[in-house]
Amino acid sequence: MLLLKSVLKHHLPAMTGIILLNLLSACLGIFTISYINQSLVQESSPQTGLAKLAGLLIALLLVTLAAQWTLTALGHHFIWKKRSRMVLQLLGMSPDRLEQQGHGELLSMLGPDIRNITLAFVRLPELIQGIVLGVVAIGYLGYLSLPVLAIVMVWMGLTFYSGYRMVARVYLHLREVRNYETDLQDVFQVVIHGNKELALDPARARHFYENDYQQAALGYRQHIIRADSFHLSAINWSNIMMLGLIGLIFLASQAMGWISGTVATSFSLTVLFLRSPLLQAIGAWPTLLSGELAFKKIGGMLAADQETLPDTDVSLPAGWQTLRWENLSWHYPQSGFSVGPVTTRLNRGEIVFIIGANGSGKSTLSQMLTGLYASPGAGVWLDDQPLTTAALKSLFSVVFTRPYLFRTVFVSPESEDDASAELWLDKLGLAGKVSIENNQLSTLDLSQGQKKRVALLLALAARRDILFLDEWAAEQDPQFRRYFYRELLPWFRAQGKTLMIISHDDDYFDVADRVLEMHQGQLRELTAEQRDNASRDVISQLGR
Ligand SMILES: Nc1ncnc2c1ncn2[C@@H]1O[C@H](COP(=O)(O)OP(=O)(O)OP(=O)(O)O)[C@@H](O)[C@H]1O
Repeated sequence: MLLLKSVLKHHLPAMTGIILLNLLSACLGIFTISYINQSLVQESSPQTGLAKLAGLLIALLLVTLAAQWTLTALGHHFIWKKRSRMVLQLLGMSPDRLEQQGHGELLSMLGPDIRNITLAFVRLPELIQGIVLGVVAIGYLGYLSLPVLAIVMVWMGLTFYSGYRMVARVYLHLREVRNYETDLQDVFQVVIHGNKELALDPARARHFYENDYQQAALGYRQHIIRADSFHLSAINWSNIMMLGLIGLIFLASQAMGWISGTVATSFSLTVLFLRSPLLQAIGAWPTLLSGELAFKKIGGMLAADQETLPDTDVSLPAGWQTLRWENLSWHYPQSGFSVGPVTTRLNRGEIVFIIGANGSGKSTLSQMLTGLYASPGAGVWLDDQPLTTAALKSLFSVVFTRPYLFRTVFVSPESEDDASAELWLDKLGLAGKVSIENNQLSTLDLSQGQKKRVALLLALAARRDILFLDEWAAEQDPQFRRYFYRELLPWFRAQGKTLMIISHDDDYFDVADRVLEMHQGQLRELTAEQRDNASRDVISQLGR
């Protein structure tokens, strides 16, 4: 089992201690049975017998609990480390890989998968206890009678082989359950994010419920029922076979005369003592299989990803003048759309517009320029110094078309930040609507246009040299849009910012120092004449 192997690899001393504790617990258990059956009645007085029995039981209880508690604590420690590593890996994952994995898959991983691994650890003590107890009990039974042990072993072998076949079916169905779990996560996302559209359109809601949801939910139900049925069959089968074994032991004693009645009783007591831990171990098996499946799934998805936080200590020359990209290219295998090769530059203090028709590749280009999409074979230079991807990213603050808003404004607050934030709130027309207390935004319950303004404030608070805004003004009212192009952009430049703006607002192209046009994945810079032509409807003239 991969899960168990990984625990053993990373926590060998702790696991050795736990197995030894389980061994001690098993030996104490078997010794207690032997004592009850053979020595208790021979004690000098009932009080002595009772005291010894109580001592043995207390020792057994303490050792068993210690073994189980230690394993459970180790399990939760393992889960904590695993979850932390996963979050680090996701934080370092490039956006394109994140998109490829799919949201349902990622949510399954962070939710049900981790829960299943946790449950596997909760049940692991039962499995280990069952196995260790089984081994110790076999040793004890062999000491009592080898021929009867042979019968017990054959019988138990038959029992567990058939149980194993049933559990193998459980595994198959659990794999399907895991796939349907991902589909369900996708469906839940639709329920939450498509809530308004579904609320307005009952026919679509019904169609979604009857098709998408039911397909995932029924598939899940079908396979979980089968998995549980095989699991219960395995438990009942093993239970009944154990009772049959006791009959067989007495038969060996009475009919064959292989062992005395006392030894037969010892055998039966041991089998009965074993029965419950063994059944628990079998019961724990599917939970462990689910944990194993989840562990493999996570390992498969995140194996190659780094488990460290990205480096924040990136130094850049303070007075850089030109940023240059060479041969950037990108290809989406899913849609077949390609961008590039793109070679372009950005001079410090410039305002550069990127224009182009819908779907021409502007947003894709923004991810390539800012280092979010890695282009193999490309080069980026800052004043003839080659730049690493981390250094390139550290130059940009980006407001995406659908930005995520964090409540914390400054990541490393400085003394003059309060004054800067007040000024930005005022400039962005947010004063009186949003305030900042203890470096936290007072509210995010805002209109779409206001949310975009908050996103711009957060981008300013990141204190990067270049502001990259993707169709930022699209949700702004005409008055604020005009203010943004005519006053805010020049003000940002006066504050030392370099600006790259994706825009469809052809009324304001004159604000830009340079205009770059995307057309079917290719970038070109417009000449002065083309820019003049583009004054009103550049997209219809040049793009389509
Ligand atoms: N995640 C994706 N997977 C596959 N293909 C994609 C993905 N995102 C975009 N594309 C493809 O890339 C093309 C360009 O998309 P992009 O978002 O870069 O265009 P855009 O110029 O920013 O468009 P718009 O003006 O509408 O925002 C799309 O037409 C689509 O075919």
